[in-house]
Amino acid sequence: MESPLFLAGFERIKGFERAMAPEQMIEELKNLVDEGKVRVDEDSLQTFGKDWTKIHEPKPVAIVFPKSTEQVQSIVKFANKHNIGLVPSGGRTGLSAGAVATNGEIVVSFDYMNQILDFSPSDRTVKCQSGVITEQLQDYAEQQGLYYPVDFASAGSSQLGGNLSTNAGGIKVIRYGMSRDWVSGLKVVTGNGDILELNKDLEKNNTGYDIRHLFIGAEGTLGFITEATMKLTRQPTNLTVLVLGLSDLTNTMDVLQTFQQQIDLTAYEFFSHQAMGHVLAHGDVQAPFEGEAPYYALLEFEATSDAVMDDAMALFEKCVEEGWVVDGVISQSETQAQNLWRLREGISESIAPHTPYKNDISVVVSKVPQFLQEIDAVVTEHYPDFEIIWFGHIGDGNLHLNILKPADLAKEEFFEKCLQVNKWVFEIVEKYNGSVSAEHGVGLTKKDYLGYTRSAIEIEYMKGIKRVFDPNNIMNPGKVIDL
Ligand SMILES: O=C(O)CC[C@@H](O)C(=O)O
Ligand SMILES: [Zn+2]
Repeated sequence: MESPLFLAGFERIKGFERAMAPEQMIEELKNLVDEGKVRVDEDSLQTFGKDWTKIHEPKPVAIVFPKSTEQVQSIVKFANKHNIGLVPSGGRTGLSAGAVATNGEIVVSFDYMNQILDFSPSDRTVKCQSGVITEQLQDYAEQQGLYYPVDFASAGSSQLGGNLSTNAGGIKVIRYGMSRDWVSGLKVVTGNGDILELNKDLEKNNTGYDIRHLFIGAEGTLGFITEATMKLTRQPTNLTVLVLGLSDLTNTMDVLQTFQQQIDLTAYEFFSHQAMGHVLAHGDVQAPFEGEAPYYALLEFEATSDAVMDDAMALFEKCVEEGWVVDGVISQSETQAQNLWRLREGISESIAPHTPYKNDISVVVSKVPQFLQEIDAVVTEHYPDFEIIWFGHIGDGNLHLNILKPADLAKEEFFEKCLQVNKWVFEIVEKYNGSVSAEHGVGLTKKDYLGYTRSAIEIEYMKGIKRVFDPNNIMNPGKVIDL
């Protein structure tokens, strides 16, 4: 049980050794949860101590698996008593190192808090524990004849608590908004160990500060979300996907505007030819059409009638006539639609073996083409030997910029070079009044760059809020902001 790593973790906890021996503390922790729900074996520490970022070396001291809000509350009180940090862990699909434990913390995994607790057909809401997996919620909604629209490639493993803690967006934001927009109530345990029921699932409740929204996007730094009541909506009709080859990047916005004048899109995504190349090389997915284009746009809409389909065809032809679109394909069945989606949704996984350096930046939609060109010029100049992959939710002004590590370059040297260029990239983000993290959160990886998007005084207010909810800096310490 007492691996060297396990003991080393405790040494890093300021003042802890003086208070209690590690073994004794683990015994005390075990009393707070069900039998077998504290793990200290090396495999568990490595697995639950990190998310998808994989940049940092995990060094938690223990992993604890509560089953109820009350158990989470006892863990938080215990952490305050012993002055030990807690790191929340959901599906561990985060890309900003928001769920990594690098400093002798206890990881609180929500894997066993995965129950759907209640469903109200007339309110169209579903109450979930925060460890419910996104896809589990989507499937449940479908069984009720309804729809949970927040969706992303990691829906099969990401958990609701993590989605809410990063206000996850994904591929349907243009129509349905972010995770925040679907929350009618939250139960949380604050860093003080208080249980708060926020908004009582009400649609209308104008009674002052909406604390619910403070916890959404807070990455567990104010407290942990233990339950969430989520809204559902009607199921979409006949979702149809168009993939268009674009002659130039700036055309992405012309095409978007042309379609939006007549059709409510449920998605508007883009990816470069290089990005698609990785997906095609990685798995058995077909190219959308024979010809090549430097960029592609993926549009999705509800083909509710033949008239809508005719409109879409007419708009496509207009885009071709204007010279914006060089080729295109439209899905004729659900399976075809899913296959076209794979071209976009498979990108992140297909480039993962190349140890990508990730950026997730945004500006208002109208500024996208100019912004993208400026950033592209900077990264191309400074990374002449690196492969640059562009894709993202361009209809929301959100671009994913991935720089791939050349096989013969050491990881440390590669990241060092990427960090040098950050300054120029984020200066452009600042100039355009954009965001250094559009949907992946701040975690550890974007903390040093927060000042490019949030003013110094705003960050001071954020610290003030943190002090109110978590005065001992127990909850996901070191993430988003430092106290
Ligand atoms: O891997 C990335 O950079 C983005 C991942 C995800 O947000 C996506 O849009 O596919
Ligand atoms: Zn994304």
